[in-house]
Amino acid sequence: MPNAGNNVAARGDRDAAAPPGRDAVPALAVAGLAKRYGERVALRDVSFEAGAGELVALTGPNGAGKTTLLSILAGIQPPDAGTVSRPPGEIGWVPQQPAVYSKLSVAENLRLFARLERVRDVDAAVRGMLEQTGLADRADDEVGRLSGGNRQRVNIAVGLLAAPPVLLLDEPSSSLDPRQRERLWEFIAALAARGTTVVYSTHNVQEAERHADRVLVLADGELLFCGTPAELEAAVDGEAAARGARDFETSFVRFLHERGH
Ligand SMILES: Nc1ncnc2c1ncn2[C@@H]1O[C@H](COP(=O)(O)OP(=O)(O)OP(=O)(O)O)[C@@H](O)[C@H]1O
Repeated sequence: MPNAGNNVAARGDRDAAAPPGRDAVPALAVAGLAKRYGERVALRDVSFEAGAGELVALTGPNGAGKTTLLSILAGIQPPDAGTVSRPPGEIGWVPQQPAVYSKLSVAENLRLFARLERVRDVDAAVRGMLEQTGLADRADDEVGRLSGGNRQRVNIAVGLLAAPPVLLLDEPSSSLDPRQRERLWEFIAALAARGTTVVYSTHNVQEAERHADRVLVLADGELLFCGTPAELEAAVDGEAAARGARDFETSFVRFLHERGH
């Protein structure tokens, strides 16, 4: 399959710096989450766990329930049933539509959000975030004038201001070009390597495979798969190989189809 070499290298690196505490108390435990919008079932009985420093990709077709799941974890809306092991205050949230102010500078945005989040030492938090996101030399630039990649860093910095142990990102790479994307993944991988549990959504199953310790596949609100990228490859390729399919994405669509989605 394409990028197989890269996949192995990317995962090999991450495995070398094995996420701490993966087998201890999970950093995030989700049990039996369910959500309906009127007659429409958006999530049914979704359960999974993630360890400290684990990078978790949530993938699946349009309308699968990815944003619904992340927004429940972020405390933006309540589930109809089920539990999340942490309160929203301990979970950072980077929405797909950024909430930052394009007319304010990077530092002004960070200061504003740090105050809104009631961060204790605002100046220290802003300084730390500028450094961590590599935006120190852009501190005084208006956010509206930044490249897409740097704007995305500001969004992520806002999500990280309160130093949450878990960070959620909704489609973080969707508006970025390939180079910005690679830099974003380097940044996110470094974040996870330092112990933050990162859960992100993506339409792109190959991106999920390449940049994750664990992949969750959601379709029509149902969690169809939860495992390592290698296990997903085996599950998808194993079935596809029997039919002679070569392309992973096509095979993945068949994988969903054969499960009724
Ligand atoms: N506020 C809402 N009111 C009614 N239905 C909703 C609402 N939000 C989402 N839905 C429906 O719930 C289902 C799950 O939507 P959700 O946005 O969570 O999926 P998604 O996987 O994030 O989709 P996409 O990849 O297209 O963003 C869809 O059928 C969607 O139409």
